[in-house]
Amino acid sequence: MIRKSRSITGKLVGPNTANLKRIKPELARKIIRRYHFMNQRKQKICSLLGSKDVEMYRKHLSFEEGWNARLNGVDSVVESVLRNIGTSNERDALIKLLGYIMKEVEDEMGLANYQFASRMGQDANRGGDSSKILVQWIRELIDEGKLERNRMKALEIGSLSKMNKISTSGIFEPVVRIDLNNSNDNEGIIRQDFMKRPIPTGENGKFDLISCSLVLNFVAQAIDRGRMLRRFKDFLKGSKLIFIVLPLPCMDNSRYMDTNHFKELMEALGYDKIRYYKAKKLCYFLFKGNGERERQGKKFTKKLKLHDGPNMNNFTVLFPDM
Ligand SMILES: C[S@@+](CC[C@H](N)C(=O)[O-])C[C@H]1O[C@@H](n2cnc3c(N)ncnc32)[C@H](O)[C@@H]1O
Repeated sequence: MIRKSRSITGKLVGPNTANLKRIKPELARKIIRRYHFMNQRKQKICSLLGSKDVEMYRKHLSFEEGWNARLNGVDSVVESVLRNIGTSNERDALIKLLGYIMKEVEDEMGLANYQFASRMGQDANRGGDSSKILVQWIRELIDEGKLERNRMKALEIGSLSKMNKISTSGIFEPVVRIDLNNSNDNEGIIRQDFMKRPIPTGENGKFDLISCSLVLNFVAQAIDRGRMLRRFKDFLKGSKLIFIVLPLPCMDNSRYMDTNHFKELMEALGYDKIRYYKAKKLCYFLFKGNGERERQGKKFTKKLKLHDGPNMNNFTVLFPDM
């Protein structure tokens, strides 16, 4: 059965709109922004409520109330409260907001729209998929004799397409593609949370490269980003390469992060930065294992103000206290 649905903006998008080949960039950006906004609000509410575990609020009447409100469409009153959440909100009101948010982010079509919009962002007409930079770098490193010409095994976290360069260049074989959600029914992408992927017991289950393009910024909490980065070591072998792509403002407009701090943080985990490229909207990193053991100073367990300014963001990565 063909399912049709309308996005939050009322436009028809998603996997079952086969004849709809593209959506306008502004709409794609709007869908992506909305999805991230709702996830940020969710995290904020959870931290105000004192638990990250949404499940414990699900049976609450207020949760149901919020859920039902969203079921009936976008509610302008709830939306305005959502934009101004603070400590003054009562517990029941927060739980209601949580229900409202969860209805939207867990909605299959909402998710499909988000992933569809993210894929549109990868469209070749708008700069192409980020892994073409990775492939170019790997070719250079092989030509410079800094990497062996052997086929490398890759893990792509947050994969939205099996047609991206990482999968088609022939450099990486096999490419294991995973994503939290595979609501677009893409073949060849395993629905899996990297944080729950079993740690390989032998070298066979490990990878020469992990690709993490626009994923770290998707992870809502700084400490969970740190956990994700720290987990990479259990999955890497050989040259231990990590390809990371982030929106540029994470590096050049954050109070708590910049390229130098990120480089130091990755060094503390045992990786050297071997390539960096700053594009108009994104920045690209390639790190390589330096053979050193992880060494964590206090420096990365607490937020450190590196810059300040009125329109700066608070993106950062923190390691759990050891
Ligand atoms: C903005 S999309 C980026 C997609 C693509 N890699 C790109 O560069 O355009 C972020 C994706 O990361 C996925 N993701 C976030 N955390 C993840 C995790 N822990 N495990 C697997 N996938 C994850 C999300 O489901 C989402 O599809």
